[in-house]
Amino acid sequence: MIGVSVKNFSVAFGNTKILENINFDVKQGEIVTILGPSGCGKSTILRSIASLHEDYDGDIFINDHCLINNGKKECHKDIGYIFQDYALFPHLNVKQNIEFALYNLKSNQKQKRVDKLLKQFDLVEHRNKQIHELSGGQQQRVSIARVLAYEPKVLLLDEPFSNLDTILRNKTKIWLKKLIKELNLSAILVTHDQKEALSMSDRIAIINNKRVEQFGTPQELYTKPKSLYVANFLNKINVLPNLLLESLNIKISSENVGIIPIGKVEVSNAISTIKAAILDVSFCGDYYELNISLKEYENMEMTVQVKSMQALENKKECYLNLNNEDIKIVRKNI
Ligand SMILES: Nc1ncnc2c1ncn2[C@@H]1O[C@H](COP(=O)(O)OP(=O)(O)OP(=O)(O)O)[C@@H](O)[C@H]1O
Repeated sequence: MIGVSVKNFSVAFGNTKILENINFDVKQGEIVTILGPSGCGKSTILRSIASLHEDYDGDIFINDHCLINNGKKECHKDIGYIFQDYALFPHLNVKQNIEFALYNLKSNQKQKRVDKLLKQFDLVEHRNKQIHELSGGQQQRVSIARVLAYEPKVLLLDEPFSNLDTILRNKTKIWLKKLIKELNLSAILVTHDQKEALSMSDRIAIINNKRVEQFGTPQELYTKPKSLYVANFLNKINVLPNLLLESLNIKISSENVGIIPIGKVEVSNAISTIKAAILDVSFCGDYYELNISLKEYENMEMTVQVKSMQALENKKECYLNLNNEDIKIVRKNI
């Protein structure tokens, strides 16, 4: 069943169009990520779904219920919104924050639900603490518990991990994904972090130039990007010179480009037809990244990866090998 459906959705601020004809849907139990650069309109989409922004064209459906009724836009109570800065009430303690939205429950029902959430979110020992006495991760758990207290069917997550350190972020991602699946929620995650989008999502909508450029599973977008923009957004790639493609018997039209992920370029000191000068070497932990230039192709620069520098130590040059099956042809623009 569809949880959220966004249809022909457009937004303008004054004379400036921000989003144009956006379409996507989120099924129950599904996490859809809206991915795009800063300022492309991701939060505006979330805010509109939560009825915090109402000046838009198009339709938004929550569980088949349109947010516009008789020309009036309505707020939907099934929506939980988790803000980037958690938006907790600083004058209330943890328990009071969680029970805030439960004013219409009887006292014993309220108590039961809050106790369950405190346990579920590992916050029992912090129940009487003020918000400033909690770590970032604990504050984030309170913000999610507060939203889940009123049992929403749709969860909107606006950069929910951005204030957490790497270790806590990875733990929280796994925990939150499991929770969304267990509760069968429809979740929309907003991020500009590609890795986060790939690992968290069932489907991803990539926004470019006001529109959804591609909408599909992480695997589809990663292995079959439609455009150079999508490929660049999800992976580190090199655009190959046309002359080089021709030498590999790959023909492309003027609307397309040939690309290869940086990890798929074989680099060695064994002589081959593609000679490159090494301009820079960066140590990246498990591998090295080399910035190289291709003399025979107008000194075009590329980035490549090597596991070890042993064979290339003190070398100023190297040679590349490209396999045709690793080269993808994508559109320059959509
Ligand atoms: N109330 C407003 N009035 C005028 N312009 C606005 C308003 N809200 C947002 N904008 C503009 O709309 C554009 C989209 O903003 P939005 O916050 O949706 O982007 P975003 O993709 O979520 O960005 P970020 O990743 O930086 O949070 C931006 O250029 C922003 O300046």
